[in-house]
Amino acid sequence: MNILVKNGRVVDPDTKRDGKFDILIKDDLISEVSPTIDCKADQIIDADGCFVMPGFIDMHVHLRDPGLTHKETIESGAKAAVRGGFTTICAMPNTKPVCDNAEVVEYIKSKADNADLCNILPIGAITKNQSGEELADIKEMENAGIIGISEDGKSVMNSLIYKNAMEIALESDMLVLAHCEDINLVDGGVMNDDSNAKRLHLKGISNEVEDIIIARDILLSNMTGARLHICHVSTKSGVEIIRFAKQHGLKVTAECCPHHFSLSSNDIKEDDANFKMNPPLRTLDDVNAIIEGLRDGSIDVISTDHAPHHTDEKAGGFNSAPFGITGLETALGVTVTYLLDKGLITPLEMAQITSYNAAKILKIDKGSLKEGKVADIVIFDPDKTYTVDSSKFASMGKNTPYDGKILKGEVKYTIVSGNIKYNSYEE
Ligand SMILES: NC(=O)N[C@@H](CC(=O)O)C(=O)O
Ligand SMILES: [Zn+2]
Ligand SMILES: [Zn+2]
Repeated sequence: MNILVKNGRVVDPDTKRDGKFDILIKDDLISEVSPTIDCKADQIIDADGCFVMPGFIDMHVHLRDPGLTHKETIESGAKAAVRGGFTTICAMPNTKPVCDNAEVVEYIKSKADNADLCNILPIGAITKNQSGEELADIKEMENAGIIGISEDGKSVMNSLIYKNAMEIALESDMLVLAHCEDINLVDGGVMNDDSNAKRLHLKGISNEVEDIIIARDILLSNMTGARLHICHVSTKSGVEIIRFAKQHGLKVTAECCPHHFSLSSNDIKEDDANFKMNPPLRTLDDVNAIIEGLRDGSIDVISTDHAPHHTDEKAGGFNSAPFGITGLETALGVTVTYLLDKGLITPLEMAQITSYNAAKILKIDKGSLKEGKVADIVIFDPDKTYTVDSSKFASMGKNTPYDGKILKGEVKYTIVSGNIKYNSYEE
């Protein structure tokens, strides 16, 4: 099967290409990239007016399968991923049972194979059942194919247990992905601790809840030598700590989520749990610091922290609803609208923070449009404006703060290993 992608603006950080090129895909590989290619192909895609970038890589997705399939399944999550332009996603381990052993890793891999939509890379839990008490069998999960370890959903509060986990991770240079939250200091908070929390009569979560653990985890990574990736950074001081650590050459990388650079707690007009996530929407000061962090490389990647929940679970408002929002199908629109369209990042920088950098951190041979590489490609129209309608999401999770909002930037095609897995014209 050959696909010829013509007339698109190819943006590829690996070759530093940014311009009009045609791309010929032969079977699963990129076979040629040239200003003009005229040859026979099984399918020709006219990408005029569109960007052609390495398929997006999401380092942080909650697929809810096994066990929580009323929220999302591996198949529905994978459909949402390709609809959002993602060709590779990492699956967080807070499922039921928790992904803390080889059997669950195998289950996720086989479900991913059956879905046959995008690459799904499982992440293993750090402690058994995420209880924070006893280390999971990290080696066993590594042999089964995990890409990293994380206790996402909560922190490993016991520093000794975390240190031991990092020492095991170091043996194979495995990535440790850190959800940074001092579980005791949260003290029942449900949104950012500021004047908006007072207005809504809701209990606040301070920046320190996050910052204390960011600092501790960086210190533990420095102590052990393990590679640390800070998840969903949301605070100004968090960015500053990470920047400081990087300036000192520490092995730390970081991600931020689209909602943390596009929304602040000012956007929470009423007690609507579609605005409830962890970490919470912070102040405008924090939002600007996140954008600055992305621009200066303190933050390496955008990840969605796609956290689908059932509509009924979100209905009760901030005090009773679970934390988390869906993100796979709005990430591109939010990134184009709030960063690219405003000129805050260039197209090449966008491809870096949505794909190329994640591939480097995960040590996978992706995130590139170089000849000979696997054809994982997203084609999107940066000028297409539309109103977000969560009822149309492929994800089972309709819990988004962007419903009814106007966004710019729409995925047209998602190609995974040379196969078209999403085509907007066939919706
Ligand atoms: N982000 C969230 O608000 N929720 C996540 C857990 C997490 O990423 O911390 C979830 O699994 O629902
Ligand atoms: Zn988390
Ligand atoms: Zn998460």
